[in-house]
Amino acid sequence: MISTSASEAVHLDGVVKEFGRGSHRVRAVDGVDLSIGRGEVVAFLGPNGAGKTTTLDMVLGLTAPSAGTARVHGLSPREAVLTGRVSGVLQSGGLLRDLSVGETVTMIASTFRNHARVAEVIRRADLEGMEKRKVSKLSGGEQQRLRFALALLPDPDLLILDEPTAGMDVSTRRQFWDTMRADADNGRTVVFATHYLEEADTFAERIIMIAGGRIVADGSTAQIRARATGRTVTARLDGPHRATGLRRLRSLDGVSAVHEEGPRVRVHAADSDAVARALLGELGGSDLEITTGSLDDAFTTLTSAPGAGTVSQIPAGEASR
Ligand SMILES: Nc1ncnc2c1ncn2[C@@H]1O[C@H](COP(=O)(O)OP(=O)(O)OP(=O)(O)O)[C@@H](O)[C@H]1O
Repeated sequence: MISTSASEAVHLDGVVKEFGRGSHRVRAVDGVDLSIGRGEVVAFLGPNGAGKTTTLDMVLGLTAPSAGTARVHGLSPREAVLTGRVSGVLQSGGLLRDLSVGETVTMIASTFRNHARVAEVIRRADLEGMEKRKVSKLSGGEQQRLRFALALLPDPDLLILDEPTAGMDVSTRRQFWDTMRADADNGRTVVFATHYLEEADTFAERIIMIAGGRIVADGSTAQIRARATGRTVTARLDGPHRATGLRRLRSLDGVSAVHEEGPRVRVHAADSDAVARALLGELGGSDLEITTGSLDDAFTTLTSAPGAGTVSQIPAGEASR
């Protein structure tokens, strides 16, 4: 159990979320314990269906946990939303095509009792000069900046972004993050979900990797990068001692994942020499190959088969800044 502290922006304790009933039941989030400090910029990184959106939805009070508790600045997520402590930029929806940028921001501002100045959020979202442009005429990146402006209206302490750059090209994505970075530099806590390892690496200080509804790694970008940039060793390893061999491989220092692929094994490790020595020596393997995959390949290895690998959480002390 994680203890709640005044410096926490987000606190999740044993959070589980299930959808559906009986044989159709899906466990989207499977026991997440998490603490995010004020001012941290954190990326939730994981493949499709990992549970990122569901977790963020619980932080935004859009859905309630089936078990466990979620707190935002010590409040329930609903209270935190109602008092403007947290707001979100969601991937799509929520904009009226026939309104202009200025009309959209003014209209949403009128729904808050207290809000930041309209001109100020337009400036912060880098939309100055576009106030009269219709939403229908905005590019995907500009629409996301408008959603960002709307999320800034309550001047939240915590900003949640769910795949804010989905569908943007590389330069539009970069432009969006430049805008976001300027805002995060002012001390706002930012938590965002992404599929892109490079995006998490460039923008976040901490990466939380999620797969199968669980946190499979949590650390600074440097720690995750070191873990993700190891090498992959594959070799033929069959015969009666295969199970013992797999256990031995999983016990080696620096091994982050071990997968079986037919008669071969695939091992992701920081020290590929040690794995190669063990495989060819004591374990009697053969036909060995060592590859340095791309960052994205390594990410896939780390998140593709939770339980099959030995990916573990970086201790909380190491993960906190
Ligand atoms: N309302 C729902 N009803 C049933 N199942 C759901 C619901 N919402 C999410 N799920 C399921 O829960 C799992 C986690 O989904 P979630 O959207 O949280 O993942 P994600 O990591 O955000 O994925 P993506 O990157 O594709 O957006 C998936 O298997 C999804 O199909």
